[in-house]
Amino acid sequence: MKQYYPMMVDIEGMRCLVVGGGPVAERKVRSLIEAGAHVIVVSPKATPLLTSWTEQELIEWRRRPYQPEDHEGCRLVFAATDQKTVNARIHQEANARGQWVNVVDQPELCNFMVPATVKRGKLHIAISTSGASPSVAQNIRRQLEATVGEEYELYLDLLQEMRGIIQQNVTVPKERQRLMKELVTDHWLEECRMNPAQVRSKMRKWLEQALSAQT
Ligand SMILES: C[C@@]1(CC(=O)O)c2cc3[nH]c(cc4nc(cc5[nH]c(cc(n2)[C@H]1CCC(=O)O)[C@@](C)(CC(=O)O)[C@@H]5CCC(=O)O)C(CC(=O)O)=C4CCC(=O)O)c(CCC(=O)O)c3CC(=O)O
Ligand SMILES: NC(=O)C1=CN([C@@H]2O[C@H](COP(=O)(O)OP(=O)(O)OC[C@H]3O[C@@H](n4cnc5c(N)ncnc54)[C@H](O)[C@@H]3O)[C@@H](O)[C@H]2O)C=CC1
Repeated sequence: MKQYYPMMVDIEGMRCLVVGGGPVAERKVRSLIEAGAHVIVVSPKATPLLTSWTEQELIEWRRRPYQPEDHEGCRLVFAATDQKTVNARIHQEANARGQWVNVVDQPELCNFMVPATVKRGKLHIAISTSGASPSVAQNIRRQLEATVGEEYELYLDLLQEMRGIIQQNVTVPKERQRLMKELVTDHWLEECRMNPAQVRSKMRKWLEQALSAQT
């Protein structure tokens, strides 16, 4: 069995080509926009949302059939038409150019796949079934959405802030790690859920005391 390698990729400002303008292309484009990519859609037709994103200048839409020149300057390529042969040609051209390519109707041609995701601020959970069943990935995404609460956004913002303070003030690595781990408890997560307005000052106070106990 093929083993895929998961990674979080920074695609801000990156030119990404999406060929096709149906619901599947739209789903891929949505997540590309969220990640700040420069999206180029090539398709004679487009969904109302893709059309509206074009009007808002969130994407560039080339309203015509695909041509090989569309690949120029792109790092990521999505072949999302309903034409198997067109998608296979896009795959071939992308491969020849050394681009990363996702082919929506032929998993075996993909050198990357798109996972289902849950996002809570900086927490980003990705779920993949290695192409076996996208519906299972979707179901697990829904289950996680119901159990991983919105409080994670605040929780992670605060942990990042406290981590910075700890890194600045504690030089002994073992001590730094001990303090960071002490902050990662259900207690603080619960505080974020129940007392979002007060939790930051409580956490800072706790940390100040812990830091002063060090010296
Ligand atoms: C290989 C992969 C390539 C890729 O697209 O990257 C791929 C391929 C194919 N999908 C197909 C069908 C469906 N895909 C979805 C939904 C999603 N598909 C996504 C990813 C992936 N789909 C990649 C593998 C991911 C993995 O498993 O790890 C998700 C997770 C992410 C996203 O697209 O953003 C998103 C859910 C997002 C969410 O809700 O959170 C639904 C459900 C629906 O639309 O409601 C259906 C119909 C039901 C079903 O078939 O299960 C078909 C068959 C076409 C046919 O034969 O008719 C193929 C081609 C094939 O398998 O041959
Ligand atoms: N990977 C995934 O998540 C999923 C993949 N699929 C597959 O994805 C394919 C696309 O699905 P939908 O978006 O629902 O199809 P759709 O039929 O709604 O859209 C196809 C789009 O491709 C465009 N197109 C056709 N020929 C083109 C060309 N030569 N150049 C540029 N654009 C061209 C059409 O104008 C249309 O906008 C399906 O055929 C299906 O096999 C389906 C469900 C999920």
